[in-house]
Amino acid sequence: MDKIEKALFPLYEFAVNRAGVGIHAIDKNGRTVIYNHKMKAIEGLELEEVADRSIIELFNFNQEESTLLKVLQSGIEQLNVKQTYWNRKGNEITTINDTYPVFSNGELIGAVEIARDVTALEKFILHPLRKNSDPVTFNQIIAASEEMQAVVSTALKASQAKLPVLLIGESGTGKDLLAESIHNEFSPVNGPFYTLFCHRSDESLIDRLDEDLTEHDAFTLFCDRIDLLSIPLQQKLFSFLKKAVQPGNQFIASIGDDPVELIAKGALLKDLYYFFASFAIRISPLRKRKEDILAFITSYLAKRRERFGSSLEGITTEVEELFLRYEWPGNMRELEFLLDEITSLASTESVITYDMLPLHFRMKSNGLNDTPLQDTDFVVQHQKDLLPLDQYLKDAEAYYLQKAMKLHEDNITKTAQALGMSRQNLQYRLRKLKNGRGD
Ligand SMILES: Nc1ncnc2c1ncn2[C@@H]1O[C@H](COP(=O)(O)OP(=O)(O)OP(=O)(O)O)[C@@H](O)[C@H]1O
Repeated sequence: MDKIEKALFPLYEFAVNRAGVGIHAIDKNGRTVIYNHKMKAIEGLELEEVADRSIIELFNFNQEESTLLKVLQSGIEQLNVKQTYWNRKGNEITTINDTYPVFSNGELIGAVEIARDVTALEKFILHPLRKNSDPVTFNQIIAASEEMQAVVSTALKASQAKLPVLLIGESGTGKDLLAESIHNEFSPVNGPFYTLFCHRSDESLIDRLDEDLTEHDAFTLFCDRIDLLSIPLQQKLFSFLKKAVQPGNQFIASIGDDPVELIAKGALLKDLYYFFASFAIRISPLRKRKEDILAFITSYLAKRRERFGSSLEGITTEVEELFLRYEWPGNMRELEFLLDEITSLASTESVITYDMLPLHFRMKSNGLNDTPLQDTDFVVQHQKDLLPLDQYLKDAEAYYLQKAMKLHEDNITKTAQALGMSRQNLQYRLRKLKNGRGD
């Protein structure tokens, strides 16, 4: 880099990090080289998790679904591509991306993606609860597990007491569903049900609450994910709520994490927490109440048969075992999306077999039933099916790291040194291995 370019670098860096759109650039090997602050906010990742890591590892999608990799392979730009996926923290993200190949002296040197976050807008327009126009009630909630039965029973009490409710649970665990069921359980039925999608809400949206809600005698306001509002906006919301408390008005909020932790790390205003916490209802992640997985599938397939005449009645034991082992970072929403995908492609089948699972899910769940890898697993033979390259590379990485750790008697510092990587990078990769070798 010559002198002038070096002097400009801090300016470029500043501009990239202050940009209101997410920017992600990869080099020709798929390694992340630019990942700005906005992208980090959109995808919920830390910088150390991204550095020196290939894009396939970072997200739960495969090459076919990653526009960056597609553009890198084709050298052709792709504009206005919508992507919905779950990031490593289990958050569902929808972005609209413009992705460009970058050439230097006629040679392809990488690709850059500019992402606009439309998660909030997407939810607003395509809110899953509005999929069918029937009012949502407790009958629609699958509660085969004891945990979920306790949740429903507390929610019923909350609807009778008509006190503010705080729903605590990861994304996709059914908080919206519960909020609307509580509202529809009120007797006499409350006025309108409003949802404030706090996911990157702005000031004007909270101002609009004043205009839109105060004209009703009674209403239910559901503040979806208040922990995603900035603290100044939480204060603004709290001021509005204090004014709006009147007999007949019902307030429900949701958060995605433990309130004590959220308050401690400055993500949740204590006042707002106390306002809603008369009834605090914790919904466990799906991986901790696995009975609900099969119950949901049975109910989903029954509805599908009734509404669309589908012939699917169940899943094979192999798929059942896989589903019960999988962690479901996107919880029930992820399971529902997966079933939507499978059933929309099914024709006359009566059971869902492993082959009917979409490739991205098979790749994600790959490795859940593996025994430790052997060196012979990496030998290419005529009679053996070839693995997709990135799966092979992942397996090879797992094997290599395990061997390297053993060689250095599990000493992280020495192993990292020997492998020419930082301790953090090695720790991250080992953690990933421990959580399932998949992706
Ligand atoms: N116990 C359940 N029974 C039936 N359907 C469920 C259940 N839990 C979740 N769902 C379905 O899963 C999808 C996601 O649920 P919902 O939107 O209520 O999750 P959420 O916790 O509010 O997510 P977020 O925090 O991302 O807003 C919805 O389509 C919902 O109907």
